[in-house]
Amino acid sequence: MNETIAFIGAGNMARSLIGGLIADGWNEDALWAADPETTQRQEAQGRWPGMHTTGDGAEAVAHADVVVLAVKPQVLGEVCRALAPAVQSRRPLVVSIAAGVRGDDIERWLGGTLALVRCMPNTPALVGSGATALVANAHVTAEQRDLAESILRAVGLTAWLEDEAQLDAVTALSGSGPAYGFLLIEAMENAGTDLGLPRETARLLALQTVFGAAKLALESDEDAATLRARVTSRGGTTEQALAVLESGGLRDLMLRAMTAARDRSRELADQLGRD
Ligand SMILES: NC(=O)C1=CN([C@@H]2O[C@H](COP(=O)(O)OP(=O)(O)OC[C@H]3O[C@@H](n4cnc5c(N)ncnc54)[C@H](O)[C@@H]3O)[C@@H](O)[C@H]2O)C=CC1
Ligand SMILES: O=C(O)[C@@H]1CCC=N1
Repeated sequence: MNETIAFIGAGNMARSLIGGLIADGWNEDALWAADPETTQRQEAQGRWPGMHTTGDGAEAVAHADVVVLAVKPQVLGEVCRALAPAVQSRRPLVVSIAAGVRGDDIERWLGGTLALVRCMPNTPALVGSGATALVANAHVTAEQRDLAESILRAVGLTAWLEDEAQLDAVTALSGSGPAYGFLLIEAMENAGTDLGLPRETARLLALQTVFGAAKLALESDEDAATLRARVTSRGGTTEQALAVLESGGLRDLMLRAMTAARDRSRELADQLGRD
């Protein structure tokens, strides 16, 4: 018998989490998805016929031990205010996956103190290879921590943080990070094509190389710098390529990119918190 989880919003991230939970053996009957869009509900219901769907978030909350807030940050305030009576009467664990919305604001919109876990997943959750950082407020019990972790672990790796402010850096690293990986893949594919390879061959080689490097690093006891050194023969080809990347300032560029993402996450939280 599983705890009942209500997803508020049945979009991309909610569906990845639901897919992961079901693949992990979670009972479909213990899952609810609330979304005002009929097409989103139909998509979820078509994939998981045993799950409950509704257009009314309060109906889903009324059954829930855990409420997962999976709507866009810009509508979260309005969504929470509408759900406040149902949440205050049921008092479930609330898990927010929204980027750049502070826990204090979510509790305020939901009408007062609640057990709340904020987390930052990423889209590889869709294929069970997500990375999620979580942070719990002072009202979350040890059992509720385990429950929140089991939901996110169903779609990949999890890591707990002590300080909510660190979620802005996590958003810059692993939340937005899949896009950096995709950009690298695009750039390698395009360069390979410019150097004379057929596009499809360049695409597959770029994809498998980035995937293989991450898999090797994950499964190795050695750090990335050591693994990089092993590819880099003295006087060879990699040395030439890395010299171009280093002198072009790749490390500094990454720091600037992630600082910009971190700052935007803070700015969003400040803006949305005034709501
Ligand atoms: N896409 C990403 O890479 C990541 C997204 N997130 C967070 O996940 C959250 C959801 O993002 P996505 O799934 O990508 O968005 P999405 O747009 O695919 O899904 C949001 C869903 O919320 C529904 N919705 C709108 N108003 C609603 C209401 N009143 N009640 C219930 N549902 C309502 C929409 O119809 C839509 O189906 C966002 O807060 C985002 O910050 C977090 C990490 C990564
Ligand atoms: O770009 C964004 O704002 C969201 C948060 C992390 C990934 N996508």
